[in-house]
Amino acid sequence: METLISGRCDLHSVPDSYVLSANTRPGKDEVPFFESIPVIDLGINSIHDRPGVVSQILEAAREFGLFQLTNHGISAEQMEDTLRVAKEFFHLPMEEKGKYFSEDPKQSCRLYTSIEYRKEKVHFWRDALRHPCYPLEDHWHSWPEKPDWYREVIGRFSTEVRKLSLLLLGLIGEGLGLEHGFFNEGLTRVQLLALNHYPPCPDPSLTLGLPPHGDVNLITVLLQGKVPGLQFLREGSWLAVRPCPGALLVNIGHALEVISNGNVRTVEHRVVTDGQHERTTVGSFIHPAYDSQIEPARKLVNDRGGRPLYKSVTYKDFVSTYIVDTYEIKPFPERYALKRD
Ligand SMILES: O=C(O)CCC(=O)C(=O)O
Ligand SMILES: [Fe+2]
Repeated sequence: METLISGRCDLHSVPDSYVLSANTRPGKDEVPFFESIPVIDLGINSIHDRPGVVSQILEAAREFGLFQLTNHGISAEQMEDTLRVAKEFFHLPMEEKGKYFSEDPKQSCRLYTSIEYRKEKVHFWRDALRHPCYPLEDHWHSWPEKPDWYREVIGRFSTEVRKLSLLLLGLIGEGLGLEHGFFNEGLTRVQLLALNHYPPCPDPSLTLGLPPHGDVNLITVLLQGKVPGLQFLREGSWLAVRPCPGALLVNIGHALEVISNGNVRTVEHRVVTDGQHERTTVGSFIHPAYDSQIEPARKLVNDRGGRPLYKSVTYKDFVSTYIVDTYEIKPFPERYALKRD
C-alpha cells in the first residue's frame, strides 16, 4: 500500500525506480497537440444520418484508431459526477482506500499502482482502481463503499457507457458489413472500469503515467477532464490529445483490429504526467469472454481473397501475450505474436 504514488506527494524528485531509460522517457521536447482528431457527432437522440455516422466512425477507426464522440447520450452532469467521485476516491485517507489495495491481479475489485509493481523493471506514475461492472448486480457489492455516492454514480455511468459501447460496436459491424448481432454476448461479456489517477510529477520528462500500449480489448471509452496527458503515435511521432469538453474519447482495441482483419486499427498510446496538476480519468473497456475465439471475421477474410491477417487464438491466450509484451516495453511492430507471417 505504501507503493501507491498518490500517497507520496512529498516527493521532490522522481525516484530512480520511476526513471525510464533515455530512449523510452518522454524527454523535454514539446509534443504538439494534434488538432485533427475526428470529432464525431453521434446525435444519439436522433441518428437521422445513420449511414453518414457509420462511415465517419469507420473512417476514423481505420485511419486513426481513435476519435472524440459528442452527443453520445451521457449528460454533462453525469460525466462531471463520475469524474468527481473518481477524484474523491483517490483523495480518501489511506486507511479507507487502502481497504481495496491488492497486488493480486486476480482480485476482482482492486486498487493498485503502476502496472505490476513487484514484477516490472520500472514503475509508472499512476494509481488505478479497477473492477468489473457487468452485470451490475453481480459486481457492485464488491465496489468501494466510500465515497458514499460511489456505487450509485459509477453504477449509472457504467451502465450508460456499456450501452454506448455496444451501439458503437453495432455501427462498426454495420460499416464492416458484418451480420446484425455479430458482436454477441460472448464477444462483449466483460466490462471493466478503470479509474486512473496520475498525481503531479516533479519531472514529467523522466517518467510516464502509462507506457506505450494498444488496448487489448474490443473498444475503450475514456472520460477525461481538462488536464491533457494522453498521447498517441502517428507516423512515428507522438502527438497529444487535446481534451474536448463534453466529448468521450473512443479507442479501438486489439481484439477488434483482429476481428476486423485489419480494417480498423488499434492506436498506440501513452500517458504523460503533469508537473502541476493531477489528472484523473475513467476508462470503460469491453472485453470478450476468456474462452471466446478471437479471429478475423469470415466475411472480412473472404473480402481479402481468403487471407486472414491474424491468427486465431482464445481471448485468454491473446491477453497473456499482450501482458508479457507490455511489461517488456517491446517496440510496437514487434508486439503481439498474432500477425500471420
Ligand atoms: O488515462 C488515460 O488517458 C488513458 C488510460 C489508458 O490508456 C488505459 O487505461 O488503457
Ligand atoms: Fe489505453
